Amino acid sequence: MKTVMFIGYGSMARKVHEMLPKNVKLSTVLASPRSANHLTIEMGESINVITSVDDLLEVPDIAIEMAGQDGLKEHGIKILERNIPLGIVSVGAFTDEKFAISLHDAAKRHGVKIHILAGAVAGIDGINAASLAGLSKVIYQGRKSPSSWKGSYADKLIDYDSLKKATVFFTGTAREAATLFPANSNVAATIALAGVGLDETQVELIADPTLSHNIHHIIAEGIFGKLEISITGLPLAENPKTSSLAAFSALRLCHQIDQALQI
Ligand SMILES: NC(=O)C1=CN([C@@H]2O[C@H](COP(=O)(O)OP(=O)(O)OC[C@H]3O[C@@H](n4cnc5c(N)ncnc54)[C@H](O)[C@@H]3O)[C@@H](O)[C@H]2O)C=CC1
Ligand SMILES: O=C([O-])CC(=O)C(=O)O
Repeated sequence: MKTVMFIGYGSMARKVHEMLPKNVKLSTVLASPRSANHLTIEMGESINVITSVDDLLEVPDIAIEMAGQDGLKEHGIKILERNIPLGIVSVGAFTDEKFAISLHDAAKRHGVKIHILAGAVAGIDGINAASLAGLSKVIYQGRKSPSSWKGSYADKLIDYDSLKKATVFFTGTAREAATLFPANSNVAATIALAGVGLDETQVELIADPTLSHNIHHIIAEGIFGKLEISITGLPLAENPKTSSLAAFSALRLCHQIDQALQI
């Protein structure tokens, strides 16, 4: 039996837990102090609920961060320092250069891998391979329903009541997008890290009142030719900001723990 630890136990982590393969067990949840008590009761005795890496009782085969950019910043380095490989979905934290360097250094020092998960998008492998030969342009367009943007910095940019059609409310770099929209634009950072970087990846964000799903559109051009990918992602029922594919990409990492053949 392999073991996994989740950092954060919100909508995405719950979905991954529900679908874990039979040979992988959730051994530990690293929760925020606010939710630790009720999670301890909910989880029962077989899963340790802790609020600090220092309290870890059993070292898992892998840890997966699903706690948001601040949660990753709080716990990521300590996880690597315990020699635990780390899967990451809150990739926008890499916009903080100092943190990104410290995280990378910790992984190298302790000989463990950081897995940047593809999350809600596809094509990261192709973009990354293409970047080795040279990319001239990468554009990411994120289109979601107004309810998916509510509660973010978009509240300052969108007049939700008068929104009748698809409206571009942000254009900028992946660095800006992933910083301003930490719960919605981690994919912009992922695409950027795979391709031309946080400052060269162009991002357009759209609120579309006709949508009930999340559309991610990626265009990349370079020596290899041109790639264009569009994903119509169904959001998780519990969180319209998060596409279900993001949870399945974390689930994929759980499957990979014990796979000799990886695809
Ligand atoms: N790469 C990608 O494609 C995507 C990445 N994300 C990232 O995944 C994160 C999780 O998504 P959801 O589960 O939908 O969000 P959520 O808001 O439902 O769950 C986040 C959970 O993390 C917990 N948390 C917050 N701070 C923490 C800390 N310091 N330590 C431990 N736990 C902490 C919260 O209590 C909550 O239970 C998002 O915040 C976002 O950063 C989300 C969607 C797609
Ligand atoms: O799940 C999505 O649609 C993308 C998302 O929220 C993110 O990149 O943070």
